[in-house]
Amino acid sequence: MTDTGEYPIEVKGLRNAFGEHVIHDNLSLKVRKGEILGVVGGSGTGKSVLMRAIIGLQKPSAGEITVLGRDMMAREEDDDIDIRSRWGVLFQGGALFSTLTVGENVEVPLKQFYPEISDHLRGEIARFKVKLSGLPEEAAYKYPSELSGGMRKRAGLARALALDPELLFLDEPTAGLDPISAAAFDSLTRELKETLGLTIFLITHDLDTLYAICDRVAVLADKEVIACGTIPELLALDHPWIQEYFNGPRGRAALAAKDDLAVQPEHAKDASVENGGVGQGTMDKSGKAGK
Ligand SMILES: Nc1ncnc2c1ncn2[C@@H]1O[C@H](COP(=O)(O)OP(=O)(O)OP(=O)(O)O)[C@@H](O)[C@H]1O
Repeated sequence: MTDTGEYPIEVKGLRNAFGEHVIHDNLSLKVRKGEILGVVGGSGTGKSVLMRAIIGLQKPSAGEITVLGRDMMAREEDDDIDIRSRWGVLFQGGALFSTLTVGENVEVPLKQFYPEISDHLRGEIARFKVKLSGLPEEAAYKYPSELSGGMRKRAGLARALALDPELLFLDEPTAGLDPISAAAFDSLTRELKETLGLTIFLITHDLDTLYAICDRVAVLADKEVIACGTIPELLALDHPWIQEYFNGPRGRAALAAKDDLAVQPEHAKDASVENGGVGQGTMDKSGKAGK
């Protein structure tokens, strides 16, 4: 297995455009090993496009993307198979096959990447992943339409974990969940990160999620990552969008809720100390992330 160093995901000078519509221009970002990196930004700032570019579903027009030590811009077909088995993705909406049971959904990547595994063992692994995602084992035999929204998210997570990935990509995992289910999903995410040693790239609009489980947060605006750091580090910047986002009524409520629960991600503390209060690279007062 390739040594992925300190940063399993590195993006430099990225440009993504659809025709004349430029989504990212000179965007850079580094994701640290073992962290949950929250990715925020207004609607349409290109969070999902960034995730798709990192996992090779969107071809950038310029820049460098290195994932687990592999140059994603110059990869060969054969590399694809190996690298894609080392991450799991929970797409917005779950993206489960509606005609397959939950267990069969989890078996899809197993069949694709490990066709030699027997049917029996594949079924066992799928049921284990279903349970790991906090669902009862019986859920493996149900169709997505028979599950609640929260259970469907967990089923999508089970599929994302099918291949024991090192990286997990979560695109708005708590969107559409009631606050209790969302908090339970957050706890599960953090627990999985800690027990499985995952590095997690988490796109979210959910301020509670950011406060409760993210070690650092990357802010997308103006076609790039304008800042990346712990929430206290971001709050020290005077960028208007960041101030409005974290210091607006919802941000303050999320902070109060977090203080009530006294939840503090271990990495947030470590990261602050380790970096002398600065997240990734350096940031000037305007919030610009160092490249
Ligand atoms: N396949 C595509 N073809 C053309 N434009 C696209 C395509 N995919 C995304 N876009 C455009 O790229 C921009 C960024 O989309 P993206 O889905 O990444 O935003 P986002 O930040 O994830 O938004 P949201 O928070 O609303 O989910 C949008 O303007 C979108 O219309």
